[in-house]
Amino acid sequence: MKLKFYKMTGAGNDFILFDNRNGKIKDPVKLAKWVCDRHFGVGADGIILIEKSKTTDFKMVYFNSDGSFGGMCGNGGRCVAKLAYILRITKGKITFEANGKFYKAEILNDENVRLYLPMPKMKKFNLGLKLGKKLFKAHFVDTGAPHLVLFTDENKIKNIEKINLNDLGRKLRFHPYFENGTNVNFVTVLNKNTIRMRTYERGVEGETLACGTGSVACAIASAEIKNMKPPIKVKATSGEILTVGWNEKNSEFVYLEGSAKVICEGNLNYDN
Ligand SMILES: N[C@H](CCC[C@H](N)C(=O)O)C(=O)O
Repeated sequence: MKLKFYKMTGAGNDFILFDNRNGKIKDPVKLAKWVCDRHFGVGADGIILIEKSKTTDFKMVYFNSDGSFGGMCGNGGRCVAKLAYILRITKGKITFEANGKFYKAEILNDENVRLYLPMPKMKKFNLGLKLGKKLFKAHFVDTGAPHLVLFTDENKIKNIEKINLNDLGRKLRFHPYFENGTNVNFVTVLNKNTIRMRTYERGVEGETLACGTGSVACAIASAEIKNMKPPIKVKATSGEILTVGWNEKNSEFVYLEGSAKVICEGNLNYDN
């Protein structure tokens, strides 16, 4: 059968999206593994299905490129909000659910979307994680996806650009402290409201060009550990800036603002 898809990018984190309100896609794990392959498929970091919801405009269902269930994805959340708007599933103010949690989004202009995520409750600062003989200082924030945050200066790393993420990132991603593994982010503070961040993503098993839930985790850790004040600008590997902000007095939600664009659309030759 022909299956309509939309290829989108959120600050360089790319996704294939499907409107699955009719339930046509029966095996999303198999579909993700195939369609995300950059040589035998379309190529992306993950897939996102728009499904029906009883309580919000729609439900977002997200799978990583290796077929694992991703829970929440911040860049993908902005993309799915924009697509729902383009397909007229919603108007400019959007509500959706993902993995049992409630999200809001706003289309700001042709380029940018603002996503509101519930303020993370699960936070653990100043962890000591051992890898062989080395002890790493790290912080953990669950922003709908699990994220480990390591500041380069706290770990005597001189140049964030030179970290071998596929080695060090991967080792921390599989650290036994985390039952279900974790995404791993390295952060350098550039100035009083900007950080540079690099992410090793679980489920993609490599560095991605940007990570939304990771940016939120890094901004929250930067406020706690480095006394930074929101809004905090996060410079991603793609070169794009994601902005993370919250109200320090009434922080029910934290927002993530950045680009979300449709690259192309087409039809897959697909059998379930
Ligand atoms: N790229 C995503 C993060 C996905 C997290 C996922 N890799 C997992 O935890 O399995 C984002 O923009 O928030």
